[in-house]
Amino acid sequence: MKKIIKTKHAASPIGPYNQAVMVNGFLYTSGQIAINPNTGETEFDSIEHETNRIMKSLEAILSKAKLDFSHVIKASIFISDMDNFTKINEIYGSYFDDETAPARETVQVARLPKDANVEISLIAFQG
Ligand SMILES: CC(=[NH2+])C(=O)[O-]
Repeated sequence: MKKIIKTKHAASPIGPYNQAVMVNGFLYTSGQIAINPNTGETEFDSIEHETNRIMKSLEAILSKAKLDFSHVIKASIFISDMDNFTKINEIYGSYFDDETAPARETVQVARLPKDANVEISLIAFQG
């Protein structure tokens, strides 16, 4: 059965989608960009801050589903400039234990919603 996950501690969707959907113990998050959930404003001050803002939103979504980063099995990272790869890795990596970090792909794309520099989505498993 499909359950919609919503939290006010992560950015509201900016289109026709939900923050996350849970199905059969799997949580699928939408791609998160750096929007402050309290103000609705984008936070693109630095790539480090942007990545951290995203991870905080993802943490809030996981938490709403009674999960945490240890449950994440797959991540997708979309970036506007591969030159930011190292800086994004540093922030992203601080949320995971190296030994149990999820599978992942990182791709550079031509453009992201709101002209963000990074967007991250996750798949987590409850089991
Ligand atoms: C930001 C996002 N997830 C979207 O689909 O526009």
